Amino acid sequence: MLKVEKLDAWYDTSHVVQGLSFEVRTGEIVTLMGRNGAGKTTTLKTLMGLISRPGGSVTFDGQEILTQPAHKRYHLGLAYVPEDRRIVPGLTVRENLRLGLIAGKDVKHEATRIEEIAKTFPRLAERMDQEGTSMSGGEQQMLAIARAMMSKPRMILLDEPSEGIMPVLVDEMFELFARMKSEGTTILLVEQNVERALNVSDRAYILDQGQIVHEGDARALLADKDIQDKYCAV
Ligand SMILES: Nc1ncnc2c1ncn2[C@@H]1O[C@H](COP(=O)(O)OP(=O)(O)OP(=O)(O)O)[C@@H](O)[C@H]1O
Repeated sequence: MLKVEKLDAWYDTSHVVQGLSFEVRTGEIVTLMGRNGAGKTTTLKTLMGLISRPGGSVTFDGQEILTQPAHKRYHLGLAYVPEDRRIVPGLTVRENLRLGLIAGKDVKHEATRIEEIAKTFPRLAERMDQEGTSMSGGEQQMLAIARAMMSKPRMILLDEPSEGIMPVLVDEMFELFARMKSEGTTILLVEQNVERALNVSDRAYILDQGQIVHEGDARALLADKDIQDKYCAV
């Protein structure tokens, strides 16, 4: 579904993503792991068109997207939840959700889509008219994911969704990812919570200093504490 070949990204002269090649197949959950600063967030931003002048190739369902603007990538069925969530202050949960609809594509299905999302995210259903930013960090993260799901993306990129969230909501969140997968959404996950992430993933790639240093089946990686200690210990 997503094929990344020799991806490069820079901040000025700093070469932070160095020739990454990896793929995410339809229906999979794939985790990108690695220490702080390894280049995970930059990789996701590059996939979404938020880093200028990248190098290499990224195809989504066979179509080159690296040269496409960010909004075109959303139209093709990719969605992204950034680390900082970007819940809009002053807007209710429902109004924040509306922002996830793609203008001209699915706005006419708004009411139905909000109902469907409310079933998947019961915590939000109870809070539709509450201001989004007044919710707990975990609930805001749920809202950010729900908003990205409004346009029914075929694939979603999630950056550190469990960061700073209380454990009970982290449990809910990982259950949610398994459910999203069973309902047909492909997921590329960036997570520091290695054990949780590997438990829901099919495969994983480990990044170190902008390069992939290891890849494998999630179960095998879960059992490989040496690799986890070497590349993922904070
Ligand atoms: N806007 C920026 N300008 C310059 N350098 C940046 C910028 N953002 C990130 N970097 C640098 O790029 C490198 C990769 O950062 P990135 O955020 O992609 O790593 P990460 O693996 O996601 O880490 P973290 O888990 O801390 O978010 C780091 O050395 C970081 O300091």
